[in-house]
Amino acid sequence: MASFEDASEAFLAWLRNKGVEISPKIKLEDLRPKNAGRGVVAVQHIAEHELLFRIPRSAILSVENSLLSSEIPAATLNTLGPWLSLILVMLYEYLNGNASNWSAYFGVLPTQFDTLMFWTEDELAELQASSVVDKVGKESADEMFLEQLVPMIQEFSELFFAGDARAKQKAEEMRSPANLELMHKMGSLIMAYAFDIESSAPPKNIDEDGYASEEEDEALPKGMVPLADMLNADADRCNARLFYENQYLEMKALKPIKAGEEVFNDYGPLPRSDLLRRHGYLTDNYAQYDVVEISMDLVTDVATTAGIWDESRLEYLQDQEVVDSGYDITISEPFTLQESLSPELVVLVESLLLLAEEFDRLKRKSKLPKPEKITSKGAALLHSIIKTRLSQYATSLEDDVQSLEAVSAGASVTSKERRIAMAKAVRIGEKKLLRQAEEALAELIAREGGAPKRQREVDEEGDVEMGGTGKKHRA
Ligand SMILES: C[S@@+](CC[C@H](N)C(=O)[O-])C[C@H]1O[C@@H](n2cnc3c(N)ncnc32)[C@H](O)[C@@H]1O
Repeated sequence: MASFEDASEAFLAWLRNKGVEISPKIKLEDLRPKNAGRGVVAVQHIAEHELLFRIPRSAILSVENSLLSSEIPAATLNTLGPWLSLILVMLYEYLNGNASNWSAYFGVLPTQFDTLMFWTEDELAELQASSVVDKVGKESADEMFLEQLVPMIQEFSELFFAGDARAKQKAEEMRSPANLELMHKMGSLIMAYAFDIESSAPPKNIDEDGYASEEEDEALPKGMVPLADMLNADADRCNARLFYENQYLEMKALKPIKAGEEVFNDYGPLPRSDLLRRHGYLTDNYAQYDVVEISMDLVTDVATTAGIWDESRLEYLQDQEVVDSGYDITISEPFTLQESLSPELVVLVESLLLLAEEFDRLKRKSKLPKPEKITSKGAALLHSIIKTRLSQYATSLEDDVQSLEAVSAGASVTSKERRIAMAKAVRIGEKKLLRQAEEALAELIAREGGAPKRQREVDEEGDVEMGGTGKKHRA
């Protein structure tokens, strides 16, 4: 196997060969000492809007560009959807080894991952009650591979393993655990590296602001864009972006970048739990996007214990799109319940607490309690939900904070120790949010709980008025 440096050199030579233009002001850097693989760094000052590199569309590893798509009818490949069809094509190209057009590119793509898909059971257990554990989806991905991908490989085995006398047998062997693992690796590469490739033809449905419709955006094919995917990210430190031109994709600076600074892309406002799930790393800069999820099951349990669970109310709330599988608590600075609690969670809890005639009156008018003000009974129920949620974690916030070692791994830190430290940082973030919500609710109860107040005021339209602090709904 080529050394790290040799693989980088071969990749850069391959890029030049493919017609990729690269500014002399940047270089591909070995960032392994920072546990960040390869990255792109400025070697000279770069001005805002300056071109960093230009990639011909033909260099993208995509379904469209793969030889496989000239052999298998597009309509057949499309039945797999953007995700699975790209996995199929990547498997094909990867298994083709040196014969693939993208072999030098595969030489710099990782084969080992720290994403949650590849964590052991005991490493995942370090995330304790974080809801991210349920989102890993290994079994459902295995099922898709076995039920959709392998049958397609079998159907086209003579093309997939062209020229191999054992083609049929090899296609059958794709069911093996080792090959399923390979499919997961391709899937993980797509999750962490691929771009949604905007077409060179303008989208058909453009709104007044010049954006494609959401449906059109969702249907965008995925593609692996060499070099563009060598950019790391660190939350709001993004300083470059990929622009989609007719023949080329262009990476441009969004702001001036000083010599020595890293060029960062934007992976989106991911909470650290999702950053870990999708990318297998985390930095403190992502803490601002942390969330903790309150599952609907937990709300159901606590409301049932409190004797206020009511299925018929749930039906109405479902129609009103209040019911979800879970509700997020997000960061706010300074922390306020209005900013941080999911408005739907507040509406759900307040609806369950309404007197029957109040609920019926709202229902007749197709209205809901307003989420802006939490009643003292609502606060008590929410407090109980939050306390129960906190108790789902095996250790306390204080224990975790005490034992947290630095997440950024030094040379002596093993991969396992690093994973455990990252898991701890995620669960600390979630527990802090729960603790803040718990304290704010306790304060609210103490403030409003004493005097026997009107439970709620009813406005002139008969709508339930629960205050009016101008609560913002999260996007
Ligand atoms: C699009 S690739 C970027 C190139 C990657 N560093 C490489 O060597 O192939 C995304 C992956 O890079 C790593 N990464 C990105 N940003 C990082 C950062 N700020 N710190 C550590 N690793 C990072 C994560 O493993 C992530 O899944």
